Amino acid sequence: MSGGLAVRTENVTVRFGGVPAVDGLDLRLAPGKIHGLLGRNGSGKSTLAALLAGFRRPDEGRVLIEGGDLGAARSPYEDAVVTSRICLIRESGDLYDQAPVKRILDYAASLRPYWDHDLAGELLDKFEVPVGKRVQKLSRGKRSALGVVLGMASRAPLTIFDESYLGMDVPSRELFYDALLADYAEVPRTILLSTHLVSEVSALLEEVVILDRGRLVTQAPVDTLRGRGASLAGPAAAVDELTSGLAVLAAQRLGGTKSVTVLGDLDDALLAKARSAGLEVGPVGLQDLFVHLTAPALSKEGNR
Ligand SMILES: Nc1ncnc2c1ncn2[C@@H]1O[C@H](COP(=O)(O)OP(=O)(O)OP(=O)(O)O)[C@@H](O)[C@H]1O
Repeated sequence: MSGGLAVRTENVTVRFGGVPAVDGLDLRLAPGKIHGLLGRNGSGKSTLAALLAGFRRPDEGRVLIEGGDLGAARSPYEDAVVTSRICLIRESGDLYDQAPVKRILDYAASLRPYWDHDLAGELLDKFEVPVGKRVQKLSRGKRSALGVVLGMASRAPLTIFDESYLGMDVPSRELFYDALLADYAEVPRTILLSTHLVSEVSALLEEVVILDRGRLVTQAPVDTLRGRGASLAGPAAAVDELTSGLAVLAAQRLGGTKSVTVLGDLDDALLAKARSAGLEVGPVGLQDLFVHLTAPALSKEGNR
């Protein structure tokens, strides 16, 4: 195992009927990290995931995959060696409905150079996926779980989950997040999680890419994004006084207590004042930031 592949896109555009789904995208994904690909519905996440996996070719620009045993940068499109090292699991599953689960697993094992048979078995047990059943007889949640098993056991140096776990219920998704983190710690690789379940996955992510209408809104380490604002909670009057004049992303009031999320650098004097007033100060929530950065009014102003 290589520790993960790096990804580079250069001015990549894909259009459907003349309308860009991905629009002049310049992106870099560092190897060996868990990246979040966040965006509202229709922002281009699935189109980008398909480009990175070599499922489609850009209309303009280049997609390049490099590192690990591949060495120099190569386009994934129609390159069997590159694509054998990339695993894209989509919500649809791309599974052959008539085949029993067991046959799907054997097929995946034959295609995937880093396939881990034991991990596949452990995960199938964990998610209680019946291996003797045909795929078409599985519930939506079990199909999603099978997709997750295929993605994880592939141990592909670039593994992309495109909202593939949405069909799973909350406890199963929690199991997935825990299993992914544990396995990633054991076998580091480049993982891209495309999702709009921002709050759920935020603890997993090291880097975040936010798309809006096919364009890059921002790309940054999670900690840098969280440092773009702060959350303040405590007595409502003190919160109001300290945050007047700041851009408030979200506010919640419960009796005399208020909690707000504000954007912008909070200087040390203000933070000291907040703490001495008994307020709890924390980083900004990724979800609040995501909602703010992809809000339609701001996007129209070109606030990217
Ligand atoms: N095969 C296609 N034919 C026509 N338009 C398409 C096709 N695939 C995607 N689009 C359009 O491209 C845009 C981006 O779609 P895409 O599926 O990449 O977004 P997404 O962020 O994955 O959305 P969601 O979160 O809803 O799955 C949308 O406007 C969508 O309607």
